[in-house]
Amino acid sequence: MGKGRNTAPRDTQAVCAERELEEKKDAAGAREGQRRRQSPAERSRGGATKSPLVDAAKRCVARMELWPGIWPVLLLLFLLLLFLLPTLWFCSPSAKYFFKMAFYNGWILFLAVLAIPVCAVRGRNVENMKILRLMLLHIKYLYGIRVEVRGAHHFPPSQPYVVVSNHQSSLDLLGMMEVLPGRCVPIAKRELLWAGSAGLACWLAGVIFIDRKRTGDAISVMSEVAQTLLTQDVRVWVFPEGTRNHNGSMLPFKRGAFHLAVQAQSCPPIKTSIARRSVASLRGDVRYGCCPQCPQKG
Ligand SMILES: CCCCCCCC/C=C\CCCCCCCC(=O)SCCNC(=O)CCNC(=O)[C@H](O)C(C)(C)COP(=O)(O)OP(=O)(O)OC[C@H]1O[C@@H](n2cnc3c(N)ncnc32)[C@H](O)[C@@H]1OP(=O)(O)O
Ligand SMILES: CCCCCCCC/C=C\CCCCCCCC(=O)OC[C@@H](O)COP(=O)(O)O
Repeated sequence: MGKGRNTAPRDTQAVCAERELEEKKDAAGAREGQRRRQSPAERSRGGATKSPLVDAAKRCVARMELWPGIWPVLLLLFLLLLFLLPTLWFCSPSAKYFFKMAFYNGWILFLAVLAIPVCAVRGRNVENMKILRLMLLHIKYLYGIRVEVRGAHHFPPSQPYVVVSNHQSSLDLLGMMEVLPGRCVPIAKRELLWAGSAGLACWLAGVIFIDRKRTGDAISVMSEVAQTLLTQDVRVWVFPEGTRNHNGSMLPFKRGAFHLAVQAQSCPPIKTSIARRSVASLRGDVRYGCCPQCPQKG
């Protein structure tokens, strides 16, 4: 009995204590919930902590609320470009030219990406040049360039020969592709090999790369080419000025093309092909004159 009497108040005490504990827990939970619902800024305003590091972090978070996020900024930049590009296109001829050239290079890089797997089937092979040629022929229509070719019949149908041509701009590629004979590969500066997909496409098509700064190396490459010319029935296209020359005149010719013709002289005469008008303006007509072969042999 006494035992029973003693336990009753103790149980009541325990229940009371438990309730008190629960109430405290609920109040703490409510406070935490409220704190979570507050924004970081409110929180940072609210309770200044003792740690300066935590305070600095809080200030940082508060400041970030002013940053509108990446997408509005990107949208703003896009709208700015949308306004700026047409303005530059119509107001500045040099900007217009720059955009056209940028598209030209970008388009070639893109086409090269498409060409690479097709060319890769054959590996490095001069026949791949046909594929590149076909894929590049439409570019003149994009720019409204009309190409007029004269004297194409001067290219012999089968024998190996060296074609020499002046070089005014990277757009000469378009003219070259108009008249490029079968199994004909250009000689290009080595740097072109590193022009991304275009470099790889050129390599697959058998373009011959020379290092213009190392004359000795370039000469030995050209000597190998002379052998290939004879043994594998190929023609070579050389820009003997060795670089682009925009100002209409001709630079002194480098000698490699002529040594090449002499070294392979059992068959090749030199063909001369001069683009009469620059395509550098990216509009208008382009005349491509193919002259009869030079009579001299080395
Ligand atoms: C579906 C889409 C796919 C898209 C992909 C894109 C498609 C694209 C397709 C296709 C693209 C094709 C790429 C387009 C266009 C590229 C154009 C360029 O990159 S133009 C730059 C490179 N071209 C040259 O440089 C000309 C060749 N250069 C020469 O022949 C030079 O002569 C060279 C480099 C060999 C040496 O040049 P030196 O600057 O040192 O000057 P020197 O006076 O010519 O020669 C020095 C001495 O060496 C002798 N020498 C030269 N060559 C010799 C030789 N073969 N044998 C023996 N001696 C030689 C010369 O006789 C001279 O000696 P003594 O002064 O006469 O005693
Ligand atoms: C991931 C790498 C990206 C690299 C981007 C490179 C951009 C170039 C893009 C496309 C290449 C277009 C191929 C054009 C072929 C015409 C080559 C040409 O005409 O080269 C100039 C050369 O004859 C004389 O060079 P210099 O006048 O001495 O200078």
